[in-house]
Amino acid sequence: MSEPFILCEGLVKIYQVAELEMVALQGLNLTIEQGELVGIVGASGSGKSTLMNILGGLDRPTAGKVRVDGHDLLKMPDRQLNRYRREKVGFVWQQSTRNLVPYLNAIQNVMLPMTLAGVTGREKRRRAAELLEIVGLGDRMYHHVPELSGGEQQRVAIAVALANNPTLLLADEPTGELDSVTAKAIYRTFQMLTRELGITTLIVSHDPGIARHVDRVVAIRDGMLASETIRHAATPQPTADGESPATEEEEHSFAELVVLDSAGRVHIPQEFLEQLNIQGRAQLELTEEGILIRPAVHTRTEQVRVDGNGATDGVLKVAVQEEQPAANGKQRGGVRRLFGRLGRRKKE
Ligand SMILES: Nc1ncnc2c1ncn2[C@@H]1O[C@H](COP(=O)(O)OP(=O)(O)OP(=O)(O)O)[C@@H](O)[C@H]1O
Repeated sequence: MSEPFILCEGLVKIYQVAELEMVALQGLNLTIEQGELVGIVGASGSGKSTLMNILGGLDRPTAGKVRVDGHDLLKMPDRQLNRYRREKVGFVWQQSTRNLVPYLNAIQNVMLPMTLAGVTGREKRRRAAELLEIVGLGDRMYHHVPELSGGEQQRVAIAVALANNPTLLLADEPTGELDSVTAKAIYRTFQMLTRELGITTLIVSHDPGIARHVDRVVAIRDGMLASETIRHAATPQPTADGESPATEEEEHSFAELVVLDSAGRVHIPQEFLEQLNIQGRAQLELTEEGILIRPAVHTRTEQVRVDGNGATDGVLKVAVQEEQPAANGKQRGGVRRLFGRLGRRKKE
């Protein structure tokens, strides 16, 4: 089996801030195939930008494996990593000020990375014009950045990111400052690029509706891959009057799947653990429905006074099993006396 386009195995990133260590990624596993359009979601601070910076060659991981299109980004020497970033990766950021030079017009912005890469002459202008046509801005080439709308600026930014013909496009919140209609148009541009040019695209987003616009959404929680939502194109069901369904949403179904790593580990959402008061250990049960994870049963030893017929009076040690109370205060299952007599002290 050939290696996926992006392969992260046990990826760890630790930032050192003064005396403190900040673990941003703690053993992340991820595979992405060439030409996939993938959304990356997760709470603030979960590690999304850290992952993007590593995949884009802007930062190095602390440990683990990270390979993109056969390049080992952990072991690659600095000079090679700089080349990888310039030649293989295109970036689109949320703020247009980070993407574009405001006093240049659209086509000059797209030509700029080519100039830096040493492309000269007519070829540079031809390719820049072609890219602006591809993103639907053929009629805005000579507009300066402030003369373009937010959506148009992001489309110029996508053309800039494509200038040096990258194989990987990384977009960090590219629709964060856009209204929903404009955001949809930007997603359509990404879809077209992956379909027509075969570019692998990763989009970091806080948009809960991103699953409708990408092939797959991966959710990062606490620096680990937690779940994946896969979009299936459903066969459109005709309405009662024989019409096709009206909205995009009706044509897709979504499946959210928990991710298992190669050792069979899964990441259980913190809120589930808190709700069931599961800490440290849990009981695992194989049922007909699947695998059940329950709060662990605690065992403590209790001494029970036994009044017998004189000779058998004494103290019994009994092991008592009790489930932890749920976070809502309800006791599940109560107390069960489990084992028999563990020890008996004879009456003197
Ligand atoms: N350069 C850095 N130095 C120290 N800590 C950092 C650095 N960059 C990120 N972190 C920490 O690493 C963790 C992950 O940060 P990251 O920016 O990857 O999260 P994120 O999911 O992109 O968040 P957001 O959605 O808010 O952008 C955070 O706790 C953050 O404070």
